[in-house]
Amino acid sequence: MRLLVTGLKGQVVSALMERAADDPALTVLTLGRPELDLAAPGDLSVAFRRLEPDAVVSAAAYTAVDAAETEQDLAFRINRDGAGAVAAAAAALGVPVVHLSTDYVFDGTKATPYVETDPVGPTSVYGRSKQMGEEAVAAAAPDHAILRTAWVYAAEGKNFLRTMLRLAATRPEIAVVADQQGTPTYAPDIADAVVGVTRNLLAEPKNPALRGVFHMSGAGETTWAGFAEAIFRESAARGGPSAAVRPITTADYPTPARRPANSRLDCSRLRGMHGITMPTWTDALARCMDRLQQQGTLTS
Ligand SMILES: NC(=O)C1=CN([C@@H]2O[C@H](COP(=O)(O)OP(=O)(O)OC[C@H]3O[C@@H](n4cnc5c(N)ncnc54)[C@H](OP(=O)(O)O)[C@@H]3O)[C@@H](O)[C@H]2O)C=CC1
Ligand SMILES: Cc1cn([C@H]2C[C@H](O)[C@@H](COP(=O)(O)OP(=O)(O)O[C@H]3O[C@@H](C)C(=O)[C@@H](O)[C@H]3O)O2)c(=O)[nH]c1=O
Ligand SMILES: [Mg+2]
Repeated sequence: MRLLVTGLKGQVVSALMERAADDPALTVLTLGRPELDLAAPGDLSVAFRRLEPDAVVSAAAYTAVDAAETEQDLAFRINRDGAGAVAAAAAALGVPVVHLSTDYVFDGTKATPYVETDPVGPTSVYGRSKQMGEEAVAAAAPDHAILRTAWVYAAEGKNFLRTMLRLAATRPEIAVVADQQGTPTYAPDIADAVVGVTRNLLAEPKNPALRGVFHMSGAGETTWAGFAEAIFRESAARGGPSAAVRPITTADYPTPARRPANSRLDCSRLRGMHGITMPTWTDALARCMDRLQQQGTLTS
């Protein structure tokens, strides 16, 4: 299977490239800046056709949640218009598109995990731009799966886990919000799920049950403070940096963007339709920390 993936260095595109290196049946072709700039995409079908993909994975996005509040125009161009252009090019080639979206499309006021049919109501520019991206993808390409994931991290890249380990190197205590609930998702697990979903789409080109929106986050749930505590527990167990976590409220940690208090995603539809069960976030965290230790990059 030949997958055309947007982006070059992102967490998900990197995990897909690594997955392809281990899997002779999978080839990942990446397309990113400067050849593909989602801020000014134009018609992408010529560039896409040259790579002869079986499917397109739309993994590139503007992901700087706070910066988006002041770079609204850029966030919308990339996450709405860019995503729509990628989906339109996939449709022009007659191949399915698997598009990544986010828990931040919800307002977080629901008391239980979100299902796909719950109304969206983003509270941030990033969330709104991603919600409009979902709409643009669905309008441009009937043959699509939109996978909403959450709290993505990996051993490399810009993410909360790496931020915590960096801060712990110089601080004995870190204040972290304890009133935002959700589930961390490990990029290599996203790569596995994306490959599984894409194979299913190609195997059953006409099956509507495999298409539409799916929630795809790690199993279980925690808070950002709970995630930080687990990171430091796993790090300390491997001789890495750790710090005490002081639980605080969202009001104690003012940020430009408002984040949902409840980011939990119910992933039953992905399991029921695609037969894919995401690993628990605690298991995934242990695998990520093992990797950091093996790389020798977990130094205190
Ligand atoms: N990170 C997270 O916590 C979450 C992410 N998601 C979604 O999952 C998807 C993957 O996220 P993730 O891998 O973490 O993203 P990253 O933030 O790690 O990487 C962003 C990727 O987008 C690319 N990109 C950004 N701007 C442009 C542009 N103008 N033109 C072309 N490419 C561009 C980057 O390019 P380059 O390689 O050149 O740097 C990079 O490859 C995104 O759709 C995101 O919205 C959903 C929930 C949580
Ligand atoms: C660094 C830090 C953050 N926080 C809080 C701020 C915020 O509420 C929460 C997470 O902060 P971050 O800025 O790392 O995460 P954030 O940028 O909000 O992460 C989001 O990224 C986008 C792309 C998504 O799609 C979401 O699913 C989600 O992963 O932790 C603290 O309380 N203390 C700290 O020291
Ligand atoms: Mg291969």
